[in-house]
Amino acid sequence: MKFKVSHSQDTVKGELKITGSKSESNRLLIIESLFKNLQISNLSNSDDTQVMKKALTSNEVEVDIHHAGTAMRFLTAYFSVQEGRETVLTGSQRMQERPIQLLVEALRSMGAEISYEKNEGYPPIRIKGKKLQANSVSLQANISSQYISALMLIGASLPQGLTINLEGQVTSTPYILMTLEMLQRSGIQGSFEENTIRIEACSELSPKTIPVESDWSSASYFYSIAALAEEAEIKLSNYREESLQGDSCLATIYKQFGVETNFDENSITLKKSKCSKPASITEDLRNSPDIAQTIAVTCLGLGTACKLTGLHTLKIKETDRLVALKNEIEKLGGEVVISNDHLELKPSATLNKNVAIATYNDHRMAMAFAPIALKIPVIIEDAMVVSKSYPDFYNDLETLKFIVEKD
Ligand SMILES: O=C(O)C1=C[C@@H](OP(=O)(O)O)[C@@H](O)[C@H](O)C1
Ligand SMILES: C=C(OP(=O)(O)O)C(=O)O
Repeated sequence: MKFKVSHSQDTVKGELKITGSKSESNRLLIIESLFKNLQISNLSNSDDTQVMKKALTSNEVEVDIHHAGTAMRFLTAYFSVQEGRETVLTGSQRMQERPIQLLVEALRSMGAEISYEKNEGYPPIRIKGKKLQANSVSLQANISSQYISALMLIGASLPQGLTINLEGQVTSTPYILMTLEMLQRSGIQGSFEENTIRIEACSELSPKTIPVESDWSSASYFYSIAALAEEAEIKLSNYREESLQGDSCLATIYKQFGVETNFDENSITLKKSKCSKPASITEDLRNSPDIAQTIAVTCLGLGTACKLTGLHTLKIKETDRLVALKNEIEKLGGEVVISNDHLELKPSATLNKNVAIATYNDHRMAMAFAPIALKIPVIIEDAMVVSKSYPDFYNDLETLKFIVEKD
């Protein structure tokens, strides 16, 4: 389904409650399933969290996690320690192109029994759950932090805990720290020093309720809206200044676009009151890859040049995000150069009209391009792709007086 998105006012005002972080939710669901006694509040209503919940309660051999990277990686480790259970873990066509080999190799070195159903190194995989006796593992840390989080999440269920030695330059580090903090808040001891992660064994947790903070990657689209509007005041809950989510760096990054973030007890207010359009910005997004598309489109809409680096993980996400960004920015008239790990956008004076943005089965392509509607009406193809992380996205746009029409 295509949506035409437009907006006819200069000022954007409103209040929204964005759903819980899918990253925090999916970690807590695994911890709850392994150790019990956790209540989770403000759980994400995203597809990725729905498929995780379903997988953890399913008794079927085949478990299909669709497009959810965290579910694929975390469940590979989880099912490896489910003694006596055999599972075939599969996903969407794209998931079958997203590599899993480093995690499978790491788990096999710990004694896990995993085989490939189709292509070596990629889902679907068949897992014969066993009691794993290993207490240490090494793996390459520069491809996806999700492999590392997956091992951390099962670490405490092993009889001697788990020491994880990280090799090479670590990528998406805040997600590893988030996993550690979620484990600690649940009552599991652990540490991350230099390149070594240690997770202590644990057999039982005492009962507690853990709240999920709302999703900062989803908040990025409202930072972009605030930056592209002439004036804006947008209140978002539930957010905290001391966030576990690396994408909370948005508050600092968007200052360059004149967007100030006021932190209240349980919410943030994004305010833009004066025209602020930097000539150019440069950002290293190694620690926050999911906001690359948002920032690139903000810059395109403002005519700001940008250089984004640290983007080496983007090609193995929901789509090759660097290629997808280049294609769609060029449709709007932008000039962009990409390499394996960076993107450079030239400042552009005008935007092309009547453009339909292709979304490549990637929620973030739809949500990153929608805010450009403040400058020019835009058509978003396969618009409901947003449900992967943020099913209420278009309703929330409407609350902010965007006009969303089925095309
Ligand atoms: O652990 C997580 O919850 C995530 C880690 C990141 O992936 P990589 O570690 O593969 O960069 C991020 O892109 C993804 O959206 C969520
Ligand atoms: C990369 C993402 O998700 P995942 O890897 O969990 O599919 C994302 O949400 O941008």
